[in-house]
Amino acid sequence: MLSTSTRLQLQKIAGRNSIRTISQLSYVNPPTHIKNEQVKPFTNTDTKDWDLLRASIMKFKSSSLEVPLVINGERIYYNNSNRSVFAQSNPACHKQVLANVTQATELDVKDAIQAAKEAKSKWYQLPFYDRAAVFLKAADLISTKYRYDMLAATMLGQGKNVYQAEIDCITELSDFFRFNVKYAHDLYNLQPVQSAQGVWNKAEYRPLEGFIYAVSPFNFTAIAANLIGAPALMGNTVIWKPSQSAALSNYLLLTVLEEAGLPKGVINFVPGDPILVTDQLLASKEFGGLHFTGSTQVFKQLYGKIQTGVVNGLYRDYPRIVGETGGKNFHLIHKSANIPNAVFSTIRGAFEFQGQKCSATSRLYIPQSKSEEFFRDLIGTLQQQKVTPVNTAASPISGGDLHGFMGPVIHEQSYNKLIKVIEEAKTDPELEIIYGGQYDKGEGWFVGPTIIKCKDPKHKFMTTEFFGPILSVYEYPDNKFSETCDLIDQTSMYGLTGSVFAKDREAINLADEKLKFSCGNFYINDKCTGAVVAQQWFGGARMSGTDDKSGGPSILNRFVSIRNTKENFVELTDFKYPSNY
Ligand SMILES: NC(=O)c1ccc[n+]([C@@H]2O[C@H](COP(=O)([O-])OP(=O)(O)OC[C@H]3O[C@@H](n4cnc5c(N)ncnc54)[C@H](O)[C@@H]3O)[C@@H](O)[C@H]2O)c1
Ligand SMILES: N[C@@H](CCC=O)C(=O)O
Repeated sequence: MLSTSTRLQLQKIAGRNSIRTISQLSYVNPPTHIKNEQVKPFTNTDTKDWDLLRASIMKFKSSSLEVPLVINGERIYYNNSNRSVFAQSNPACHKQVLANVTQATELDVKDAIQAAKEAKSKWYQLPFYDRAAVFLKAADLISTKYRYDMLAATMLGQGKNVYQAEIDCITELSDFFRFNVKYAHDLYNLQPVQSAQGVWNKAEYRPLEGFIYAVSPFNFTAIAANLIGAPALMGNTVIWKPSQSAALSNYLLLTVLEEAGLPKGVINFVPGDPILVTDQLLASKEFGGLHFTGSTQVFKQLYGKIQTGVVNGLYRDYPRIVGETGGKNFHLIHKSANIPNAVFSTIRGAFEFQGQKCSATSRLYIPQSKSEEFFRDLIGTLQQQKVTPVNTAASPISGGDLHGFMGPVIHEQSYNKLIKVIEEAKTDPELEIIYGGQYDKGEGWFVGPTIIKCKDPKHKFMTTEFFGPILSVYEYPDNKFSETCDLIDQTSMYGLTGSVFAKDREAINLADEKLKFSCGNFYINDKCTGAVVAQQWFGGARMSGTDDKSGGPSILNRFVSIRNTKENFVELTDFKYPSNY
């Protein structure tokens, strides 16, 4: 038994020497109870949950929050400075400003690069378990103390109903933080399986050199969390450009991470003009990798800029590029399908969160013999359930109807783009709007669920991502199921998600085989949205992204650079090989 003074002395030494601390902790395992966070159902009878949620919603609605830049832990506000400000408004009630978001200048971006550089070595030299603890604690804070605030910020700012907010900013977000810890631990434990006699081989998972640039989309708070969290957990420092339309929830997330112990400078928050911020960061020698989620068009631009930087010798390394982008996801209905299941799954897949998921169902293939029954049921359900909030004050958020199924689209640009699509469909003889087509911007950016039949299966409505509640449909001859699989595979440049609905196993197998490269997430008798961390690893190939699979183990590999060490215990006594004698 060590005396107290010896123990204190040893603790002091350990505190001074991080290498020693790492070695002392190398057998610590992450908690064994890591499992998916449960979705709170928010039924009518969950009155306490509703009361707490309403209180948080009222808090954010009653005054606009000042959202600063956060560089090296320091808050920087636009007031009394030359910085401009962006007003993030409530998409369900556009006159209501939720947050005044300070916009970064070129100088701020430079400061963020410096902050990320200075914070780096201390952060990656921390034992993994200390870095992991920050994210585990943040997950617990989000699923308990800040649950209602996170929900309210995501519902108000990003136009979600409570269920969509729950599966995003609570369950998926905390799942990302917790499962990444488990996956990182597993990765660090992956070591060379062979060491010859007298040799010890080791793999060391170093962070990348330089900083990671994380660019997040508006539509998932959880995605933003993973864009910053995955690289940071692996010892990288991050410069984060959030979407202007998600600044409120994203800033709240950063404050939770800080409360959980995130050191200064590890994640630097720089909202601002996307091109100004990006160009400045990509021009830096310190740029080590991109972690992006957003549209294919923007990702291609960034990819091009990085390639040019590489060719021009701008960077120290080949920067890692990890990007998840758009989709034109399909539901393929076979004549043997259970129609009610296909109908309800399609309503959810196409219209939940107003179709603003990269995974949303946006093209549907139905056998001619089943089309009438399918759409009679689907349209009947939409009408009966009053799924359309257009022209009513009963939007899920602004009018106080928090139980609604659909809400607004994110902003005016999106609204304008979608109504242009609807107007085009009204005049194109190749297209027929069989349901919906309404929109209203009186109070918020509301576009109703809309279904459009296409005569030509290669019409641009079958290939273009609209990112709204618009479903394009093609009726195929019943005896052309196999050809329809080929058609699906060849129609769009994307490869994100897709589903087949059938009871017939031969049909399922055929689709499974023929659609192997058409999507990165394939569903059988289920909607093509709603991947769950650690259960369905998420991401697509082709023009949908680099398919590094968020929510799975492989993505963490992209944020480390392995150093292999061979230590030799047997000293040489001669230079000649046996064959030289
Ligand atoms: N595959 C996935 O996992 C996934 C997940 C969510 C969203 N998405 C895709 O994201 C898109 C919707 O999100 P969005 O509207 O926020 O996308 P977006 O591409 O407009 O914006 C994404 C991010 O890029 C930034 N950005 C925009 N223009 C830029 C430019 N020229 N240079 C640098 N940065 C720029 C934005 O400010 C934002 O932070 C859809 O295409 C959707 O499919 C994909
Ligand atoms: N991972 C989510 C989609 C995120 C894209 O926006 C899903 O599977 O529905």
